[in-house]
Amino acid sequence: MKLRGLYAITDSQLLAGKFLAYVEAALDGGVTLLQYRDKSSDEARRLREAEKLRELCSRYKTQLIINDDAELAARLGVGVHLGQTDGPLTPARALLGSKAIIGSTCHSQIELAEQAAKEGASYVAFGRFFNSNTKPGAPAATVEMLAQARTRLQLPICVIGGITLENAEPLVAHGADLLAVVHGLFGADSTQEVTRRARAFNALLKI
Ligand SMILES: Cc1ncc(COP(=O)(O)OP(=O)(O)O)c(N)n1
Ligand SMILES: Cc1nc(C(=O)O)sc1CCOP(=O)(O)O
Ligand SMILES: [Mg+2]
Repeated sequence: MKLRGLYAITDSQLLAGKFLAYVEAALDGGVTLLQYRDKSSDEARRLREAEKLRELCSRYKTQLIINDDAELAARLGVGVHLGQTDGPLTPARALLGSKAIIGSTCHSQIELAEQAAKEGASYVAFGRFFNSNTKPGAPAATVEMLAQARTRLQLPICVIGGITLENAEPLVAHGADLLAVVHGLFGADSTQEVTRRARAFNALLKI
């Protein structure tokens, strides 16, 4: 089955004090992939939180992805997202097995995506498309590059960086399959609003 839909990404600061409630609200609205992204070095907390997310994801039939850490993903039996400095894809694929979802950050470089495809990535991620509160310094990408990537790549294409309900539509029109969102989903005042946003992102993708 082709990966398509909302790709919700957690942020430990933004979700402090409401982590599981907001994640569950998003899952309730419909999430294709949920990424656990915690940039701290507190391994015990990361394991604990990732285990809770795995339980929640299994209830909602959503696939869990761990950011950066292939060993933690292997321990939990879930997928991983690797950036260009997070370790090579080929050993991660060997570690996680042929069925695991493995994503690769390709910034705005189609050549990196073609290489990732050869090395066994399940999807490739391009960004950032807009100003991002979560990662302001990420290199920029354009919709023209996205359209070109769509003609050259068979793999599902994920887009990321400052995506909101107001600006996502051109990305879908230019070939995005997965909308990866932190603030535009979780930067909401209530769980009800998170659920509403999740449904609305999926509607943009006709899911
Ligand atoms: C879906 C998705 N796309 C891109 C990234 C960014 O990965 P990376 O460049 O490794 O940066 P960090 O997220 O690790 O700071 C991502 N996490 N997810
Ligand atoms: C984690 C991450 N990676 C990016 C990239 O461009 O590679 S942008 C980004 C942050 C995404 O959060 P928000 O939806 O709040 O902008
Ligand atoms: Mg990374």
